[in-house]
Amino acid sequence: MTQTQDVHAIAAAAQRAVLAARAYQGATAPNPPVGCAILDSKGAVLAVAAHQKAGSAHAEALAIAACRAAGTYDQIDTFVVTLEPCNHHGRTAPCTDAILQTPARRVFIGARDPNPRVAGGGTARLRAAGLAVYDWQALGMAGTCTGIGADALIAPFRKRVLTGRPWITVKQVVDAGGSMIPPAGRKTFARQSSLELAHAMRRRAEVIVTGAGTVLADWPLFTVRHLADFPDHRRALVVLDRRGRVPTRYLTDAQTRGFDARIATDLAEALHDPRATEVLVEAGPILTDAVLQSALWDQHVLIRVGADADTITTTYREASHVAA
Ligand SMILES: NC(=O)C1=CN([C@@H]2O[C@H](COP(=O)(O)OP(=O)(O)OC[C@H]3O[C@@H](n4cnc5c(N)ncnc54)[C@H](OP(=O)(O)O)[C@@H]3O)[C@@H](O)[C@H]2O)C=CC1
Ligand SMILES: Nc1c(N[C@@H]2O[C@H](COP(=O)(O)O)[C@@H](O)[C@H]2O)[nH]c(=O)[nH]c1=O
Repeated sequence: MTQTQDVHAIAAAAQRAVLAARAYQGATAPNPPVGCAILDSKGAVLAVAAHQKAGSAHAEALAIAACRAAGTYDQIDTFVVTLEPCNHHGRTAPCTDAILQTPARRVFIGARDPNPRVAGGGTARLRAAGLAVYDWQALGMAGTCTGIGADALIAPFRKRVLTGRPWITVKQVVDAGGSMIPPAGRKTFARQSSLELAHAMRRRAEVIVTGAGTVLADWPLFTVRHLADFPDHRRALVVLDRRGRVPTRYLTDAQTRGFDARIATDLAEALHDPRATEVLVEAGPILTDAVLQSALWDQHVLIRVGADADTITTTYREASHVAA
């Protein structure tokens, strides 16, 4: 294999690892989503796996198990992991130990683990044992081939670990004229692909924050309907309603849909749920503008519904939160 072929094989594996992890964004909280691909010495993919739920097997362990099951364990050469492998005994054994038991020669890592219990320790342990450990960013591969980089994948986890606060995403759908108000008699106007994106954002969030105006206009369900939902996922719904206009029945209805629903009057308190990793603001123009004008948000996803296609623009309030 030439060096170019090798880099392409790693890049393709990195993309598959990121995509595998993305499928479980939100489901793994309070753990980060993590994906892992294992290659043989010719660059062929032997296994791809993702961490699915806190307390269950990590991505590396699942991928190694898949190689064992397929009879390819002895061919393991390269690990491509979205996050630095853990080096501590948490609810599962250290992934560094599992990797070191395999015949692997090298490990490619998408993002350093911000968890103070790991933070460089996993890489150091692998290197001390003689493995070559590389950073995707250093190879210039992060943005080029993964669509969403490994750093963006763990941005919510990083923020919660480093600040104790959740990652706050504001979703805003506008029509061609910039209005957020749907046509009379309708709650949404985005096309199917954008609704799937919007519902993927709902699925990830442990807390949805909305305003009294939206509740009174739409009586929104806030359920995940355009794609499969995660089981056993914490779901809270917080309505900002200073004037007490929202009927109690809205909260009891939401509770029957599985939400821990409540009214809040303070915006910062509603957004900074210490138990959450990801919070989604899904509100009308008044509250959306108020949040975007504050310093409380991290990511703004603007879905502009055009005549032929929807345009999606993602902005980060602080670019340093997510490396390119
Ligand atoms: N296109 C889209 O993405 C979306 C569109 N919508 C649409 O938006 C419309 C409703 O819009 P709107 O009335 O603006 O609804 P909002 O959901 O923005 O609710 C606004 C209300 O939130 C309350 N509120 C509480 N705290 C605050 C605060 N700190 N800052 C600002 N507001 C606060 C205010 O009521 P009070 O003073 O009583 O506290 C305010 O009137 C509906 O037609 C709905 O379909 C809704 C969601 C998404
Ligand atoms: N208009 C608009 C959205 N608006 C949001 O969707 C809510 C309705 O949700 P539900 O009751 O679960 O169907 C509505 O009250 C508002 O919060 N969402 C979108 O994905 N696309 C759209 O075009």
